[in-house]
Amino acid sequence: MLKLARHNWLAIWPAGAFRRDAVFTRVLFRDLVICNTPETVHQAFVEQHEAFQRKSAQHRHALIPLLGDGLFVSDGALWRERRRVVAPVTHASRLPDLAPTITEAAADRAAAWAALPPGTTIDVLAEMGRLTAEIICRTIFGRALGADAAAAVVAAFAEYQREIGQTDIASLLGLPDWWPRLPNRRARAAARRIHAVVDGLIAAILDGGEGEASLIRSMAEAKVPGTDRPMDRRAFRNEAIVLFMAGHETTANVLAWALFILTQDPASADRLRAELATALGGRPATHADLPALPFTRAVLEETMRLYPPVPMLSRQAIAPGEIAGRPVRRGAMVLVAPWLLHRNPTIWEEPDAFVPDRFMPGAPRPPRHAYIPFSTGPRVCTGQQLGLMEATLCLATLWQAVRLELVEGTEVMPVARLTLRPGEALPMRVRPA
Ligand code: HEM
Repeated sequence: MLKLARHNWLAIWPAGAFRRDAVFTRVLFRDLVICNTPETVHQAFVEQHEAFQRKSAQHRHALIPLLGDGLFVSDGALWRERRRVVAPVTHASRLPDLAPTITEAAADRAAAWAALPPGTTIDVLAEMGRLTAEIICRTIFGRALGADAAAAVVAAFAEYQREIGQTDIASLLGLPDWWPRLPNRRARAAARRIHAVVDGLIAAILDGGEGEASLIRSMAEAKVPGTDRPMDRRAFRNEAIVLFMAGHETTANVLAWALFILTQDPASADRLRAELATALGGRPATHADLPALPFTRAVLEETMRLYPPVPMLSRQAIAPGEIAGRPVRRGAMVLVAPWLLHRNPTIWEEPDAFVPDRFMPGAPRPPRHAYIPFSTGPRVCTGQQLGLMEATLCLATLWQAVRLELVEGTEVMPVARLTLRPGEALPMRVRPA
């Protein structure tokens, strides 16, 4: 079971798990609680945030060599402090300034696809990875960031992800955090490469005087709460890497899954094409177009229901608590799996069907805490609005440029590492629009 979970933990759930409200079990020497209803999610992530705010030992051990004390893996006072500096830089009010980078990158990719000889095969998963990496790099470090620097960061990230294990057996055995884990030399080397590139980029921005807008500049203008000084350089690096990690593969996976689903659902594909023809008439989508793209957005929201980019949210109880009337001991692992919750048949009608109409304006919104692709509670994704905008502008721009066909015989299987991917590649043939 652990071996299977390490390879792809999506494969371990029996069909009945999707309708359970909460599961209490023990894996090796650790208590495990899975919350699978809006009520239990609310109890774990909102009501008892203080007790269950710490990321699981697995996540921390996998990510700390890369993120240091970045807010994604920190908790308590430090997490609160960092969150107050980082969250505002991607606030909804900043989206109009951040959108042109996205429009530009999506339009370039769309033009490159349209120029391919008809019938060329592309790997849509890799293409979306490159596109969103380029976008997040330019958003964090400024629009003029060179392609080489972006490519170096992306390659080192991919290597880091490959090297870190999914299941940290030492933590499941209940060993304390200070217990030495087997060092993964290659992962640490990849982390050092990322640190070197990012340190260089930050120094160039912060020591370079006046420059263009970027998330780094916005963070530099903010003061550490309760002081009149900005964060130190190491904190900038850690938070820049958090933003890159959190904001890149998630959005890439939503786009790849959406393009895959659209190739399998001609009615939704045509309906999307019709919306885009009316709203955009072939030009790239901009921030001002968003209100005219409700179906594009609904396609993405429904895609994230079926294939939540972060399929499992895991926490470690730092104090005792209670879920569904049962006690949760200190040290227990508390899990919320959008992969299960979003297909729970007691919440969703036809849970496995792709029905974007669920998310069209006027449709009743899902019950609170039933649909949580961006998590929920105080640790909710800070980039939710940016991620949704990015995915919408990219999908709208790319879908108009070409027609895509999944290469015959391709078997698409969801695989979960830190994020949920459609396998290792998504080969599609490009045809004229
Ligand atoms: C469709 C795209 C995205 C999805 C589905 C997504 C989803 C999530 C989820 C589920 C979490 C919580 C993880 C956990 O608790 O274990 C999270 C956290 C976070 N996300 Fe996103 N995200 C997306 C895009 C972005 C973008 C574009 C940014 C910023 C550039 C971003 C920044 C963050 C940060 C900083 C956190 C950590 C928040 C904290 O711990 O306080 N995300 N995201």
